[in-house]
Amino acid sequence: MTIRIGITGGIGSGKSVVSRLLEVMGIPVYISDVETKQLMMTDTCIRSELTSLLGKEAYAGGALNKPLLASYLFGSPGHAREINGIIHPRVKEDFRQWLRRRATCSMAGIESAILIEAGFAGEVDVVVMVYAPEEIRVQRAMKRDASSRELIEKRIRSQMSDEEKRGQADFVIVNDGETPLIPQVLALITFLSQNNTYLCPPKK
Ligand SMILES: CC(C)(COP(=O)(O)OP(=O)(O)OC[C@H]1O[C@@H](n2cnc3c(N)ncnc32)[C@H](O)[C@@H]1O)[C@@H](O)C(=O)NCCC(=O)NCCS
Ligand SMILES: Nc1ncnc2c1ncn2[C@@H]1O[C@H](COP(=O)(O)OP(=O)(O)OP(=O)(O)O)[C@@H](O)[C@H]1O
Repeated sequence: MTIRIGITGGIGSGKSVVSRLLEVMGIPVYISDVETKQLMMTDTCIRSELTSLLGKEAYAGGALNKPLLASYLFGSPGHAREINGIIHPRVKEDFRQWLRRRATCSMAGIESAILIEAGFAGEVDVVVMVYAPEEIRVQRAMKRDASSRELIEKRIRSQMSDEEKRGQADFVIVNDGETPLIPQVLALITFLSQNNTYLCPPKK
């Protein structure tokens, strides 16, 4: 049975870095941001519902209109609920299919900043939170995306707080730029391997 690892953490916390480390160790990871963007292009139901909500401009020029979607989504909690309600059920189904295709893997991961908010905690065996102090996250995201502080902070406010995430996480990986990352990831994988029987309920 595959151990399903949920990797979450706020914007700029270092989820992608942790996911890459897992992949290097041979553990496949479903990168929600990437897969979701793909689904928003290929899934006809998502396309038609987004078009009904945002108008034809949602797919201006044949591509997803990311600025329009982002300004609507991060504009208010109600808007976020509408968009998430269109997209997340389909992502959940896609993740389940992806997982079935990896049934021979002993472990597989899913990375999402909003893993818990989007209702994916029930899809995984363990939730791993990647943590970094907010100011470090803002600085990293501004540098990576050449984005403004205001925009990053708006996105942060649309996500669950670190305190809440921590309360729901089974493990916390600290990525504050000082605590070494690789030993923490190795310790996690070693622990999960050794506790495989604890994580997978015994077959009757
Ligand atoms: C709004 C979009 C177009 C912005 O695209 P862009 O390339 O500029 O940013 P990117 O996708 O890399 O997202 C950056 C970060 O924003 C945050 N974020 C994205 N979607 C959401 C959301 N629905 N709620 C809260 N935070 C979100 C995450 O921290 C994410 O890592 C894009 O994020 C999107 O389509 N979001 C809706 C789909 C979704 O919920 N994706 C999250 C994975 S399930
Ligand atoms: N320990 C670190 N030291 C220096 N830079 C780091 C560290 N961890 C991550 N970064 C850098 O910070 C930026 C954000 O990291 P990453 O993309 O992994 O975050 P994320 O949690 O996936 O963010 P998002 O939710 O926005 O996708 C990247 O440019 C990454 O290279």
